[in-house]
Amino acid sequence: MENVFDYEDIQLIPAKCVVNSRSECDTSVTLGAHTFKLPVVPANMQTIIDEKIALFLAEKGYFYVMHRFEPEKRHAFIRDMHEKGLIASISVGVKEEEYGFIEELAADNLKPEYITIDIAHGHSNAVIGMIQHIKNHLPETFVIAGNVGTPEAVRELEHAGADATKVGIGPGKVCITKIKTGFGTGGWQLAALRWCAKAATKPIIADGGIRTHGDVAKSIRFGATMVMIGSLFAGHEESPGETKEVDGKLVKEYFGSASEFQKGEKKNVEGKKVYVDHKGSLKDTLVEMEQDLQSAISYAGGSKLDVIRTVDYVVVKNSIFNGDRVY
Ligand SMILES: NC(=O)C1=CN([C@@H]2O[C@H](COP(=O)(O)OP(=O)(O)OC[C@H]3O[C@@H](n4cnc5c(N)ncnc54)[C@H](OP(=O)(O)O)[C@@H]3O)[C@@H](O)[C@H]2O)C=CC1
Ligand SMILES: Nc1nc2c(ncn2[C@@H]2O[C@H](COP(=O)(O)O)[C@@H](O)[C@H]2O)c(=O)[nH]1
Repeated sequence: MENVFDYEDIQLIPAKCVVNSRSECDTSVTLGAHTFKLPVVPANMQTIIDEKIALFLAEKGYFYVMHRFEPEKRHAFIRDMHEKGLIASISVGVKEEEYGFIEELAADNLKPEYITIDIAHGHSNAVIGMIQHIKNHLPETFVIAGNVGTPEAVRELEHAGADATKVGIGPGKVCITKIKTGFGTGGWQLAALRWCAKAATKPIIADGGIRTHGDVAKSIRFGATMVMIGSLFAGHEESPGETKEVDGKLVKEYFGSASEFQKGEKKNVEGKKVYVDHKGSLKDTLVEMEQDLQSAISYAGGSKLDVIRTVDYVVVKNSIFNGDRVY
């Protein structure tokens, strides 16, 4: 791979504005059979989403993916969402019991609209087997498979039947995969996204490493249909997890799904726990994200999200912050 770069190394180049107000710009995106308000989805992690947040997001027209760390609740969750006329979007792993779970859903005629296969190293026979199993038993369900970081992986998972692939091995804020194993897309996630997107024939979800709202637009430019974000959604009033006061300031926990804290044991740990500043309401962050993306669309010279996909860009190598803090 030549010329790798990451989010902070890139600036998109403005084109002539065609709207009179940013409010005219439409940030909606279609994934599978549904259209959502934003091309952004909170990470399927236990300190980022719970049933209450999932319900809020679904009711307001945002995409969501429920985590898989309380597997016994998934049946009731799907049923509850469907009773409310909302989409059900859940996560699964690849262990033996997950095969049985998919069969039970089919037997009970409980068909989630979206299933995300949530595995660290998604380019594997285990994930290919699970894609095929879901497609056999729940053929109408939209399957998102990941995580991967190469074009070969994208092609293989698409070929196995995945409807979308999730790209990002190790760029996450609470990830230590890159440090503990030496592998991943950490530090060049945006270039890896471009590399994978060139091979993809179906949507890609860019996962991890988003640190500013502008990074959402950059992900779209480099081939993402949707962006999964953990850290920017951590620490809200509504976020699950412990809140505490440190030096008179409120902070909230954010831990990795492969952290010792999540696993309850020190085995194959590839994640850590951090405390992030308390950020106020999730609703306000979503509104700000939408406004920032509307503004990005206007700078791209159009009124729809797709216009961002073709804007010019320059590589500015680590200089866009100019020594400033983000906020
Ligand atoms: N996006 C990312 O960069 C990363 C994300 N994560 C997150 O952490 C969580 C836990 O992930 P994961 O450990 O995959 O899930 P699980 O702990 O559920 O493991 C799933 C299965 O895959 C096997 N497995 C896991 N990693 C490997 C590997 N490198 N090689 C061969 N087999 C493997 C496990 O066996 P065994 O444990 O015996 O090896 C287990 O049977 C997920 O939510 C995932 O998204 C974790 C790391 C990186
Ligand atoms: N290597 C690890 N990656 C993890 C772990 N838990 C979650 N994740 C990934 O991070 C993103 C969120 O990244 P962020 O930069 O937006 O905070 C998430 O969607 C997972 O793909 C982990 O324990 N280890």
